[in-house]
Amino acid sequence: MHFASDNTSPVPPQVLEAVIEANHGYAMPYGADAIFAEVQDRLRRIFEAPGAAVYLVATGTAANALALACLCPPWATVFCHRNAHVEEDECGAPEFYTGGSKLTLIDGAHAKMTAAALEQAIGFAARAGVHNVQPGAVSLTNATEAGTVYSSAEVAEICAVARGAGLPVHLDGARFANALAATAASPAELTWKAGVDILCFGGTKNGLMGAEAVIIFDPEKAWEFELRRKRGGHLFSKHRYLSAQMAAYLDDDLWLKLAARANAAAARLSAGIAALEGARLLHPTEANAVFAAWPRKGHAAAQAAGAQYYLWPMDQSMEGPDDEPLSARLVCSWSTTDEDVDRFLNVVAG
Ligand SMILES: Cc1ncc(COP(=O)(O)O)c(C=O)c1O
Ligand SMILES: C[C@H](O)[C@H](N)C(=O)O
Repeated sequence: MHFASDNTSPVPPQVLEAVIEANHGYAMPYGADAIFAEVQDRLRRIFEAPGAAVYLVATGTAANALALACLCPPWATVFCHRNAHVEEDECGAPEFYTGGSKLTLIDGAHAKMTAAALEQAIGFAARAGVHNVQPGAVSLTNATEAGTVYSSAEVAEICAVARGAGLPVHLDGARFANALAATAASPAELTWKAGVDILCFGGTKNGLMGAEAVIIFDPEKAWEFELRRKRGGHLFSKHRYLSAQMAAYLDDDLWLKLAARANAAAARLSAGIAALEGARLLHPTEANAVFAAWPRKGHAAAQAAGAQYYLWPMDQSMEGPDDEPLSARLVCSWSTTDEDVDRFLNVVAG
């Protein structure tokens, strides 16, 4: 019953086998390995973007911060949701790698910003000329930090506002596969065709050991990204081990299959929790995470049974009335089974 994060999941056997397979003999370093050339071509085909620049880094934070550094100058601000990972969970990496850009936080239900809220925030930011940070870029997360998903139409609406203000758009796609599995859109429709300039295409949450692709749809920015990546210490010398993970991920649409499994587990878990006495969902379950509240006694039973998950916010106390609802985040991964879900529901139901 592991629901703390999809970061806690094991690595699919196919991925480990691919890394072992790549471990024979010698391979050129720093991205010159043969596997990576294949990965670049495959991602360009998947995204219908033959001119896109593709790079691999090991963490989502590195991908986000380096991508934003290519899009937003130090005297400007990145517009993002108040609960965006780049705001709440990257320890200032975006501000560090951009050389000091600010983040302008935008509210919105279920961790999603609206085009109208973005337009208002941009207008306010541009109000006083040299005395204010300038509008610099827009950052979206899909699937979001609340387990919700932007449709391609919603992404396009937000990108249209950004474009109208001359701003580029970054997409934190740590869980892009989960978002795509939840929509009928194509990878291109959910990114560059909607107006996204740089996609951080996540692999780690969705099963990889540690590999994220940065897909830059405007190759003009490619060389700057390469320089920033090296200068930031994120260029892998033994790059073939990142490439092997990503190649296995793309093989036979494994990335989509893993995401679909995680999303299906979350849908099962969400329906089960919603049916529990005194329980309620806090956000729609659209990808692989469930946000819900239920009575403290259910949490006590789950924790006594060894369930792993976070109260969300984490600072809620387990001391107090049995029937008082406490809220939690439950994240399903490719490895979450129906048995895990059903056992958890039975324990919480008491
Ligand atoms: C939405 C989102 N973006 C980015 C990241 C950053 O990934 P990492 O922890 O690998 O730096 C995470 C982490 O899980 C995340 O949940
Ligand atoms: C929030 C934390 O940083 C991690 N991205 C997770 O989703 O578990």
